[in-house]
Amino acid sequence: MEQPIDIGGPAQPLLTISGMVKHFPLKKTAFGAGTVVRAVDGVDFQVMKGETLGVVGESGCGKSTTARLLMQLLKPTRGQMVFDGRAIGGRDLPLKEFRRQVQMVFQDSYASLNPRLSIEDTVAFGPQVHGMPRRAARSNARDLLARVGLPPQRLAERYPHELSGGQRQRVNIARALALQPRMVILDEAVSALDRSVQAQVINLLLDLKTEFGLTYLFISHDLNVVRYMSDRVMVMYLGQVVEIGPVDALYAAPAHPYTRALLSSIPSLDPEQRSEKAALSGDPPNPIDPPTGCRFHPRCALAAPVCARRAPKPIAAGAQHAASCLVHEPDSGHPMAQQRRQRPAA
Ligand SMILES: Nc1ncnc2c1ncn2[C@@H]1O[C@H](COP(=O)(O)OP(=O)(O)OP(=O)(O)O)[C@@H](O)[C@H]1O
Repeated sequence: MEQPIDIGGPAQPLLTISGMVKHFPLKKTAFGAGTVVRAVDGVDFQVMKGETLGVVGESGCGKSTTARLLMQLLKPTRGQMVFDGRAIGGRDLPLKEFRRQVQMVFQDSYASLNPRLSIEDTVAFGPQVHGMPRRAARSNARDLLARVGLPPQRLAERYPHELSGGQRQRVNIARALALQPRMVILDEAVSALDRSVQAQVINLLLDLKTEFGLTYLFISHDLNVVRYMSDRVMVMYLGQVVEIGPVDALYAAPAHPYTRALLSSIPSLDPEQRSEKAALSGDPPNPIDPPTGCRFHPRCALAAPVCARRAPKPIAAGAQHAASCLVHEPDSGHPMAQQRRQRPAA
């Protein structure tokens, strides 16, 4: 599913993920010994330099596990990751250096901060660990706090509990930027904020991206926010990527039935559109025992018997756009799939 993207020049991958799998072993379950949760189950994608790649999917589809794997906070069961042409974790790109270049902002702004550190010390901490003298790190922290809209003369000495949720998330953003990263993973980073604060933080993130030449992986369950933020969007279902493509193409003409159902769940102000919605029914199946064939088939309006037997492959659905659905796979045996023209017998 690796797709190039036109972002105003020849697109180059910053991060390449291949065959990524994360199975969490479970101790005791009704499924018996050796049971695993297939949180991420064979994921391939690239994040291009300078883009925002949005990641969407229902709760439990593996978005956060993917983010934690990328950050090397979890050890993959299988799979490779290459950052800017270098394998991560070896001599090529030591983990400490990778961790400087890729930062993460989480949803819970409070839990992410040390309650005993002032916000100035919070932002200064990372650069000090990486060798910056204390005075320089504090001065850098004050500049960054000002840049994210937190006046340092008033707020630098405050502690996390003295700030609002929006202010705390600005601290987390300043802290992420303090190490001059090339990429920031934003895992539901604006989801807990009130709408008006959310809009301000989103616009701040967009400005910072341009100013610092950042690449974002933007995970959110809010499809409107993802549309506003992203250049491309990746749709996950039960630990797999089912569709990836440029944001406008994917929202205008989703190629996977799951993406269509997901997008149709966006609340509309138009009552006529509301009545036409084909809502997504039921919950995703258990990732301990995912359905055979196409994992979406039990909930899919287009499911045919073959969908329970055959796992779909990614198929081009347009420029830089691909979806894994047997409807698009010639000769898949799905009644809606095109058949390849038979060669005339000699
Ligand atoms: N440490 C763990 N041990 C066992 N199962 C786990 C663990 N972490 C995550 N999971 C399971 O892996 C699956 C994917 O979880 P993940 O948090 O990645 O999904 P998500 O798409 O980020 O969901 P949400 O939007 O709710 O955060 C879920 O079924 C989850 O319960």
